[in-house]
Amino acid sequence: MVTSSVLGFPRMGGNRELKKATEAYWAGKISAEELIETGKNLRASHWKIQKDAGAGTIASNDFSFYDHVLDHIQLFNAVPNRYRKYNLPAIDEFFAMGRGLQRAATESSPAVDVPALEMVKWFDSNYHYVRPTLQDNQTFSLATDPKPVHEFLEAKAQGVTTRPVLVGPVSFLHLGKPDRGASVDPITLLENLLPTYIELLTKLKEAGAETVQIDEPILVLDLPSKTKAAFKTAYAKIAAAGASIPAITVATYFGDIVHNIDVLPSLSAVSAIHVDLVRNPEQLDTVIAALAPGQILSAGVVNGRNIWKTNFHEALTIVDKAVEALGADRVVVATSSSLLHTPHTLASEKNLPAEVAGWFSFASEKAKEVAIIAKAVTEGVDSVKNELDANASSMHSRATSARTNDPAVKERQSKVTPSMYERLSPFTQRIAAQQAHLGLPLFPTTTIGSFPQTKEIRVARQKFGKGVISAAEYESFIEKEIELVVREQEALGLDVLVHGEPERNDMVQYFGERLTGYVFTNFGWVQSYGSRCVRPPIVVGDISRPAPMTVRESKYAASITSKPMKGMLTGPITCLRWSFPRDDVHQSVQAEQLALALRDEVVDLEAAGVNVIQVDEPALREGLPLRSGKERDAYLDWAVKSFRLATTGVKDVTQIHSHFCYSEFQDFFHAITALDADVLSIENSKSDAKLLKVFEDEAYPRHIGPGVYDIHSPRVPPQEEIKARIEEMLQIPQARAALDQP
Ligand code: MET
Ligand SMILES: [Zn+2]
Repeated sequence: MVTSSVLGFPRMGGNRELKKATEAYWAGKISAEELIETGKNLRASHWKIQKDAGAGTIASNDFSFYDHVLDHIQLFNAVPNRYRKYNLPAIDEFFAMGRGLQRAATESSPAVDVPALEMVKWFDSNYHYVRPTLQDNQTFSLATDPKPVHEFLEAKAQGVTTRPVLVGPVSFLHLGKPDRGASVDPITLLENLLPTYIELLTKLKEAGAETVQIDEPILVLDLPSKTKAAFKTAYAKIAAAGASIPAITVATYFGDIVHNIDVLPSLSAVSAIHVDLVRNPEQLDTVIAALAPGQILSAGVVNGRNIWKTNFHEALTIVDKAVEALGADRVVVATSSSLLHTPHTLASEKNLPAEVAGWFSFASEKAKEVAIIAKAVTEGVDSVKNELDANASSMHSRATSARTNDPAVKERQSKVTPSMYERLSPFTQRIAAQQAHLGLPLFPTTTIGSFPQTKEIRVARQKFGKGVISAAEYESFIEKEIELVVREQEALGLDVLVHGEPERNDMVQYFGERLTGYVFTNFGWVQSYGSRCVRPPIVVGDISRPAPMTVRESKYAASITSKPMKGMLTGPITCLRWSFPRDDVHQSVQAEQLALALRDEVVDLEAAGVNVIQVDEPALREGLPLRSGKERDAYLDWAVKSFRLATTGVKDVTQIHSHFCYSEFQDFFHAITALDADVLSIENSKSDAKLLKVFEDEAYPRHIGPGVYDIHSPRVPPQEEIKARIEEMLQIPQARAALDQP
């Protein structure tokens, strides 16, 4: 019999109950007990949803109050002493690591002042995990009342036998880093970690767990040979524990494991291997051939990273093939990854256009999908005939909808010519025209764009949304906000002004609402980090721009000052990455459509007298495929092309800026250069000066705007500090050379 499994469920709850409770706890409005109770209720409800959906294997320990990697830091007592020394209650120590803690002394406790641990992106998703930060001679031990055991028993008491999920020992270390001042290579700590790991597995077995899911997602990355060797050490030790630990499923996702297939023999003692067959269906044959005798394949065929309904026909083709090779008892139908990256349920969405609502599946619906597919294989397609028919007609409706196919957009894409990727003149000529036109000083100053979204702004937007105030009233409110921002910048003596973006609800949604091809949810929240959630708009069809999107505000702003005004747009890659993209056409096609829409906007801004235009691409880097090589080159090729298509429609005199919130360009600097932006605004307030060395090494030929004021921190940097940062930057010969130009 083919069974089904869900690798993990979103934590927030249908109404973001977890966000609300954690933030209330941080604000001192609810007690730790109340917060813990909320967590317990959410877990119970999530297990029930999956059970009712018919999912066979349901995860536990997928829940977290902040981040699951952070859970493991505490679980293995790998808490740096700067947190531990305060002897905080476990939950407070946990949040202190996640988000830092600053607390004045009281009668009973000393003052606490400790920054957060580093947080970084989880593979190529928009979820962020807390990085294990390890010491030389790091020791590990098991926390009291280990969370995975606790939550397993909690589910069991509710009548659900779950499969606890753990971050694997090799991935845990590989994803970590040495603490400041330490020089340890994390993977060398494996021998120290394994006894704790095995102790935990033993406790899970004693609690009644028959299986555990051990996530080793790093198997999809390019790995150094010592990390590959670590799998052998780790899983030999784990196998030696024999019957005193549960059966193990090793899970990989977000890529294929073909390039690491030689690691599989090291995993021969585990009972199942999970692979992502949504991203990489072509790995199926290689993985099947590499399985140990009797080993089970967990086939990830329901996408954990998007909101699209699974194509049952395609999923069944893959699963049938696996069953044919291995037999029904050795195949499990699973989600491709945890459903953490999908919203809670489609059932809450009441405002989606009727036609498109049937195209989606959120987490709760995806749990049903794995069950249906497994049933179709086990009992035959007739046993789920209605579901399969409904699915096929939904696929058909989407493929043939006028919403997904706009012939005018396709026509325009077919007419893109090579010259549309090129500015009229090379940079040296352009910059001369721009300098003559803009008349800027030697070190022009500017900001990245948005001024605070005040309560007043939000209230006005809400009133406008509800029809309490008219469009004209809202527009004049926005104009007043713009004027305040402009006067403020004039008073400060800034050189290139911005309008402050008061009209934008979000840097992607705002554009999505003005383009065809997008739809929006009311509750489609996805955890980004800690209590922070994002609600990505959904690209459902071909994208076009019926009318200008930002010209009104930028033109108004330019009209009330004699200083140059900078127009502000979100770039094609960022619009795409921070949305749920379509899965029926390649992302490069969607990026090109966005680029053409933005190209029109750029040209319209120029025509309106806006001669500095910033096209933000903060998401360019996160789209970078996880492994170097062909796939990464292909991505950079279409990403760069889409940026150029969006920005090259202007005259020499118009200065194109781009902005990135980071300056880690080492792996793909050639692409940054290839953007051909006149000015590149990058992060330079926190970043290591050595990151900027790449500009020197690669002889970057254009202008740079080093961001010297950290906008994420409430701290006001002293002038001297800013000056020192700029002087550091001037050590780069290219920067010096730029100064010598007229
Ligand atoms: C995340 S990058 C943000 C850029 C945008 N122009 C802003 O200032 O909000
Ligand atoms: Zn930014």
